[in-house]
Amino acid sequence: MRYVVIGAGAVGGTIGVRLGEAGRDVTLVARGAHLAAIRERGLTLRRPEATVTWRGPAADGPGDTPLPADTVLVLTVKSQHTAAALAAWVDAPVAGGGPAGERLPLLTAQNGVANERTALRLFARVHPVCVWLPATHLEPGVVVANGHPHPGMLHIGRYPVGADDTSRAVAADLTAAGFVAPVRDDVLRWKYGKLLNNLGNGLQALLGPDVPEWLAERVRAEGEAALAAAGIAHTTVEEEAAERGDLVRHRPVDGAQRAGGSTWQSLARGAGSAETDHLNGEIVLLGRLHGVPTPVNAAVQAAVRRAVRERVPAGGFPLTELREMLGRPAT
Ligand SMILES: NC(=O)C1=CN([C@@H]2O[C@H](COP(=O)(O)OP(=O)(O)OC[C@H]3O[C@@H](n4cnc5c(N)ncnc54)[C@H](OP(=O)(O)O)[C@@H]3O)[C@@H](O)[C@H]2O)C=CC1
Ligand SMILES: CC(C)(CO)C(=O)C(=O)O
Repeated sequence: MRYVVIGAGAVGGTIGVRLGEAGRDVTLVARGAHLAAIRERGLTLRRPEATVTWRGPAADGPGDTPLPADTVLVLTVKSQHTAAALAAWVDAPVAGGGPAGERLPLLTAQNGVANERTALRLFARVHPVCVWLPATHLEPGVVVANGHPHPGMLHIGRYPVGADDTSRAVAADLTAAGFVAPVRDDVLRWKYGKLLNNLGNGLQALLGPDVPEWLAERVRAEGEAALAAAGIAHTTVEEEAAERGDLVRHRPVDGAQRAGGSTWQSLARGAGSAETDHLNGEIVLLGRLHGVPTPVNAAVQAAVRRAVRERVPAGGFPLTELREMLGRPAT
C-alpha cells in the first residue's frame, strides 16, 4: 500500500516519515511555508533517539495524475480544516477509474469525533484512528516527535463500527513503522475517551501548564455528563493508560521537553484558528442536544476564539478573565 498523508504537521509528519523509513511509499501533503521548506530541505523529524530528514514527494493537492489504486489517504489536518481538505481530494481520479471518494480508504488520524461523519458524506470507506502521539510542529520543515520507546499509539478500526482487512493491513504497516497499532472493533469508544482527555487542550493553550485542577475537573465532569446523557460509551483514563503502559512515554528531544499540546501549538504558531470548537464544542453540542449544562466548556470555546482573534500568546490568557467569563470572579 502507498500512503498520502494530508496535512503533514506534527502527527502527519511523524506518521509519514516513520512509514517512509519503514520502506513504504509515502507522499506528504502540506501547504504554505511548511510545504516550501519540505520541498527545499526535506522534512526534519527530531526524535529522542535520532534526527532524520525525509526527502520524498511533497504536494499541495492531488494533481491530475490518477492515484494508484492501492493508495491509502491519511487525514491529519486539525478538525476545523477537515471539510476543505476532503473537498480537495474527493474527486481525485484513481487508476482504473472512479474518484478517490468511492475507491480509496481514508484514515481520520485526528482528535475529535466529528471528522468521521463529515468524511463519510464524501468517502465510502472511513477508518477512524485514535491518536496518542506526542508531537510538535512550530517551524516550517520541522516536526519534533517526543514519543518513546514507540512514537505513538494508534488504535484503528472501521467507521462506524468493526474492523476489516484494510484496518489490519494498515495496522501492520504502522507496527512495522514502530507504532503501537491495535485494531479495534469499537474504535469510536476509544476516540470518545480521548475526547474527554482533549477537553484540557484549550485550557492549556489559554493558561499554559499550570491549569487549576478545578477547571480541568469541571470540563471533564461536564463531558462525562454529556456523554452519559447521550448514551455514548467511552474508554476510561485507566483503560487507556493500561493499554499504553510504558510503550509510549514523553522523552525530551535535544534536551527540551514537549512545549504544549496541539491546541497550544496553534496559538504558539499564531494560526488563524484552533480546534476547540470541535473538542470542547462537541461536548457543548451534546449538552444542548440532551439537556446537560456545559458552561465551562462553552467558556473555554469562547476564550480560545478570543485568544486566536486577539493573537494572545500561547499560555498568556489571564485566568481572571476566564473566571469572569464563567461568572466566577477572582476572590
Ligand atoms: N500534535 C499532537 O501531539 C497531537 C495531535 N493530535 C490531533 O491530530 C490532528 C492533527 O494535529 P497536528 O498534527 O498537531 O496539527 P498540525 O497543525 O501540526 O498539522 C496539520 C497540518 O495540516 C496543514 N493543513 C491544513 N489544511 C490543509 C490542507 N487543506 N491541505 C494541506 N495541508 C493542510 C496545516 O497547515 P497550516 O499550519 O497552514 O494550517 C498543518 O501543517 C488534530 O486533530 C490534533 O488534535 C492528536 C494527538 C497528538
Ligand atoms: C494528549 C495530547 C494533549 C498530547 O499528546 C493531545 O492529544 C494533543 O496534543 O492534542
